[in-house]
Amino acid sequence: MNTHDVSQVPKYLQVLNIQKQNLKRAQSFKGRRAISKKSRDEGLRQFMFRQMRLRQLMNKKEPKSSKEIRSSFIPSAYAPCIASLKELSKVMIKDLYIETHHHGRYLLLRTVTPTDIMTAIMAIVEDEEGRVLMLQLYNQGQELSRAYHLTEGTVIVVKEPYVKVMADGDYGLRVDHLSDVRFIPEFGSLVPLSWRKRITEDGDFSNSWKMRGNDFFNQADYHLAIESYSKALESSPSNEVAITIKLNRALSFLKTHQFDAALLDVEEASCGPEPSEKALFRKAQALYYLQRFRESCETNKALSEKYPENTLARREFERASARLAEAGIGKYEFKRMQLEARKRQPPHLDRGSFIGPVSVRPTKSRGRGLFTTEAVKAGDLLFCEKAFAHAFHDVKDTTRNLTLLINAQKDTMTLGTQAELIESVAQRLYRNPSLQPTFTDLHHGTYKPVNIPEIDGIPIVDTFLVERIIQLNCFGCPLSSRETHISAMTSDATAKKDNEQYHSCGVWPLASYINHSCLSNARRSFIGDMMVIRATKDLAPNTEVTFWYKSPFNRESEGVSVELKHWGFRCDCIICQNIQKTDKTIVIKRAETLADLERLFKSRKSYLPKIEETVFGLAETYTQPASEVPRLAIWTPYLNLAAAYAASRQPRKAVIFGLQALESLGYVIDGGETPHASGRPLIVKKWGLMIDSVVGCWMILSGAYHVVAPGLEAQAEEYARISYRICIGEDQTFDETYGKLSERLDGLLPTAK
Ligand SMILES: C[S@@+](CC[C@H](N)C(=O)[O-])C[C@H]1O[C@@H](n2cnc3c(N)ncnc32)[C@H](O)[C@@H]1O
Repeated sequence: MNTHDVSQVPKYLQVLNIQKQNLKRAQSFKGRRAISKKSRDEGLRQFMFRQMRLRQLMNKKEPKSSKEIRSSFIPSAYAPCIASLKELSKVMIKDLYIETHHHGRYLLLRTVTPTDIMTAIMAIVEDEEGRVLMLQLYNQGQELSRAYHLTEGTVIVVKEPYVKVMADGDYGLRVDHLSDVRFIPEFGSLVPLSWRKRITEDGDFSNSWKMRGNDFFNQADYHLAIESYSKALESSPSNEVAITIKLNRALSFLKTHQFDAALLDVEEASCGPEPSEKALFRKAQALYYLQRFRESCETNKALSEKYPENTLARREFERASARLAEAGIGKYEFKRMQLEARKRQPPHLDRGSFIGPVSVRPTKSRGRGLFTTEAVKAGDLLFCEKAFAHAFHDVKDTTRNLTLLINAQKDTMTLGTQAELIESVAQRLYRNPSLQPTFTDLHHGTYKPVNIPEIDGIPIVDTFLVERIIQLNCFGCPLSSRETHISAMTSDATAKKDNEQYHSCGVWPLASYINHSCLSNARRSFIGDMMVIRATKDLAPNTEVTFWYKSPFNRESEGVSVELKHWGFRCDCIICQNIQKTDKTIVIKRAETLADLERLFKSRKSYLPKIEETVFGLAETYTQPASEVPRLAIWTPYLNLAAAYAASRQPRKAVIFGLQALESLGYVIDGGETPHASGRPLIVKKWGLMIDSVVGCWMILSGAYHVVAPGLEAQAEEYARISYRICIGEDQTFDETYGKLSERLDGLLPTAK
């Protein structure tokens, strides 16, 4: 939804076709032995040369062209290894076959080069016989090459290895699932003697491992610190020492965002009658980052009561209480959030999710959907959700590459940050398995995932399930909807962008249960990584909430309904049904009239009554009432007429066409016509479709009423405010954005702020 789909763009189609040819060629090698075409020395030399070149380029710090694009290919899905390492037998590089998953086998390897970061983390590895291959680790996190895991000499186990033909025609190991690779610390029992560096062990094993852990921690080498503390715990320390080690390990887990494991350690360390200050503090932190704000609050409260001098605990208590309030009643400081979104890089806001009067339930024919649990009014907040994961692309930052994510099996390509999002979700689930159900429950079509949560105490995350869920549930998003609105409304371009495609994207699990309808009754907006969903109409209890996966605008003049093949269904709403039924001659007439109108509006000499007449001609191509089937193609001409009459100081005409414009979107409005009988209120009896320019339309009406029916000015502005709240997510910035500062009469904004 709103991601940058380039599946039909010719220059990218070329890349897709080359990839398909490569895949076909690779298949012709299937089953041959994976003996590298290069000698060990040649392979190493080339790798190091490439590294040197990259370093030189980086040192030059030349700004990259914003058009620089990396490609990332999604291979055919394969399941993560679900066998225990004990059940696998060792295989050597010389016994591997190309394009083959070596089930029941594992490789023991050691890196012989530093790492290289492309779309994967790469290094050359050798086995115990000294044969080498390129290793490509996907979704492992860029930090991997910096952390202890993958420095030169790191020992690695690859479970059920898969050898593929790489882009340069040589062979390499590709690992997609995080749990298919294990990093073995130098002191691990799997490390062969010949690879082992000498370890001096003191008499008191647990204490010396603990000390080593502390040293690693102080060097910010948290993964090795965790390994050392775990070794210390294996060496049967006393109860007291075990508690200290667990607390230290918990802190290392917190540093590496493994909040589940941190929580487990502190809970075990604080099971006695008197949990320590450190234990309580770390527990509150772990709970906070797992978004368990109530428990975090309670723990912080207990901590503050017991240790009143701990000011940090008090601050943390206040922070968790603020999240709890947001989550409980949906009270947000939206204005501040807008500011934070602009300042933070990436715009990740520290806020809690609020779930309002909605719940997930089965639908008759669309799988699960989201329903209202009570009556709501247009503009009401249904929920405000913090992203489960969010990948941000700063349009102003020309040094960061975009990634072209290519799925040759499904013939789809997106440009942006989806590859980053897949990695970020896989990492989050791997580090915090308690979050898995929230994500894996999302719609994943026909994909059949493995259902084993962990093996050998290590969580299993199926990367291809993550990829599939992201394909079907990910939302492209701007930095903020306010920013998009301002840029749309300050541009004089009359056609507002309603099918915007964004390079940033994210996953919002609750929003993912909302099904599509062109006759939507809810709208999503963004403030940084928070998604705000508001009702666009008054809704009765138990109404299914729907929004647009793709905007239906510009469809009826083309005679085709909205294209939703990517999600595997066709929309059967009344707008789409009507498009299907519309005669071809009418479609052609509409398209021609719209082209005429565009010309007339552009021409400075155009006479407004002539435009009016042409618009009426367009209106005649519709047969059903707009209150039943919105007339999407006529919205912009009516709105432009209203704006043109407002600008030429003909307020009565501006009112007529402003109201017609809204009615074309399905609104039923009472009391808006002029001359206006004093005291009669302006009432929206039925809300229609909501798009950004509806706010401007109400502002045109408000300005026009100021002259011809002053009693309605404030009421029209109130409807503008509600519409703004729906499109932007909040109305705390309405006055700043529109306010009385605007001297324009045509509904556009004077300046971008
Ligand atoms: C993001 S999920 C929405 C939630 C989904 N219904 C579920 O059960 O989890 C998208 C999928 O929902 C279904 N869907 C959404 N809107 C639909 C519609 N208007 N008609 C039929 N199926 C729809 C399609 O299967 C689509 O791939």
